[in-house]
Amino acid sequence: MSYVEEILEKVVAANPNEPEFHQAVKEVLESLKLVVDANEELYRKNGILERLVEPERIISFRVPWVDDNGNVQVNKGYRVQFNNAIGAYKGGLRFHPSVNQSILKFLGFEQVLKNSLTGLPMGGGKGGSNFDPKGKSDREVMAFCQSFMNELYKHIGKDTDVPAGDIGVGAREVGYLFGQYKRLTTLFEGVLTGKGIPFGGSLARKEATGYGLVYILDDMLKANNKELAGKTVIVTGSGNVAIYAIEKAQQLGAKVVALCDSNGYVYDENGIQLDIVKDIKEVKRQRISEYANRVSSAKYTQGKGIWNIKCDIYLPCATQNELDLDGVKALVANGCFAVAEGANMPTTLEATKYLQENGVLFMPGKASNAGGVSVSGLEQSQNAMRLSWTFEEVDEKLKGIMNDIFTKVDDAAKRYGQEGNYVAGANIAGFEKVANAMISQGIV
Ligand SMILES: NC(=O)C1=CN([C@@H]2O[C@H](COP(=O)(O)OP(=O)(O)OC[C@H]3O[C@@H](n4cnc5c(N)ncnc54)[C@H](O)[C@@H]3O)[C@@H](O)[C@H]2O)C=CC1
Ligand SMILES: O=C(O)CCC(=O)C(=O)O
Repeated sequence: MSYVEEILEKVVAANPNEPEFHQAVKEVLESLKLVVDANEELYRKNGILERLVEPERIISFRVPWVDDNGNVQVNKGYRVQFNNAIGAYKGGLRFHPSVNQSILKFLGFEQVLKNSLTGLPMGGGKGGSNFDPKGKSDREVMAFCQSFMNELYKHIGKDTDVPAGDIGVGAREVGYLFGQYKRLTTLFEGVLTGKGIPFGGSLARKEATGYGLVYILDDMLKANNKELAGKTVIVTGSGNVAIYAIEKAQQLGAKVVALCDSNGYVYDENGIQLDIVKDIKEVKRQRISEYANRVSSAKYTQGKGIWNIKCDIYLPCATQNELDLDGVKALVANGCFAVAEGANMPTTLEATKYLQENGVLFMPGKASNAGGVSVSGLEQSQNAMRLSWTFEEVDEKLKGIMNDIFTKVDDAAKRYGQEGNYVAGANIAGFEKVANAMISQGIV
């Protein structure tokens, strides 16, 4: 049995009931096979794969809070500190009812390799809670965030672990978390990223994941003699990543015709009006069905099936495993030629394989959504220097980082005879740096 097969078996046996974690590890390890085989003795001697798939630490805790009716509510809270070989743990917090250890381990594992690709000194971690901010008052969200931080503050710090946002955690939540951290520790430091601009947040962090996705999409298209301008695009989700992916795609001349939330999807043949989406989602926190009430050319459909709309480019920006085999079959049948993941692991393993086998250009999330954590890294730099760069400066650096990621991913795939396989390229390039750092630091 090969080293990779051996570890895959062990991961499944040692981590029962963690299907998302198994999936993420399988995707990575299978595409690392060529690299691992070529360096097997060194990696085995250093236990690299065994250590890569085991989080350094998982903190799990109770989060009690009081709702607006005076009732005590209790949620589960977690922080998975996965790997700090190349820098302090870094990665978002997710507040969503589906959150469990499997999901946070898959996200933390992906984050290690993603952060490596950015070229910035960041290790990987992830955290969150099964708390659902949807439908909660601002006071309830604040009470929850303060209680969450009452435990989390013991484990984080600007040089140890720096959380940020993810699903259900945006500027409002990061603000409440930061306020409580400061109150508990008396430290005003860059312990969280995605902060509000008046208290150490970076300009362009809000836009970074979506913009970065479109920058690397553009690189991938150009490298394959295609262009974004004039193309029809579907973006899934309607949260932070989706909104700013739509904004940049529209700026670069694409027509975005559909987006969704977990209840259903909206199709607007005239092109999505982003100012209306922003008002619905960022200001009023309503469902996306509201868009069809406000725009007469739009049609809302309850449930799944957004992939049945004809498009050239599909950008899944909602959540894990949202795009399955049925979805990609519909996309391919309708002539879609590129998919770039804004979300983390939105495409199932079978669906990814189908896209690649059918010649669809495919950029995996750990490369294509790395813009968010990259600007988080830049926020840390600005906080450390106690200064703020302009929007244009940060955006320019973001673009440079995404261009570099594309080059690294493309080169790594070519080095191992996998030209055009950006899944392999991203996994190899991300892994090599982390593995080398782990070897240099000894068995820790
Ligand atoms: N915010 C960030 O900077 C980054 C986020 N990501 C990933 O991007 C994805 C989206 O995150 P955000 O936009 O930040 O979250 P968000 O909370 O702002 O938005 C999430 C969106 O996805 C939709 N959604 C959730 N579950 C869904 C489902 N089952 N079907 C359809 N739609 C669904 C929600 O309705 C919402 O519109 C996640 O996978 C996250 O891990 C990745 C890198 C950075
Ligand atoms: O900005 C960050 O630190 C984390 C972003 C994130 O959670 C992700 O890349 O999935």
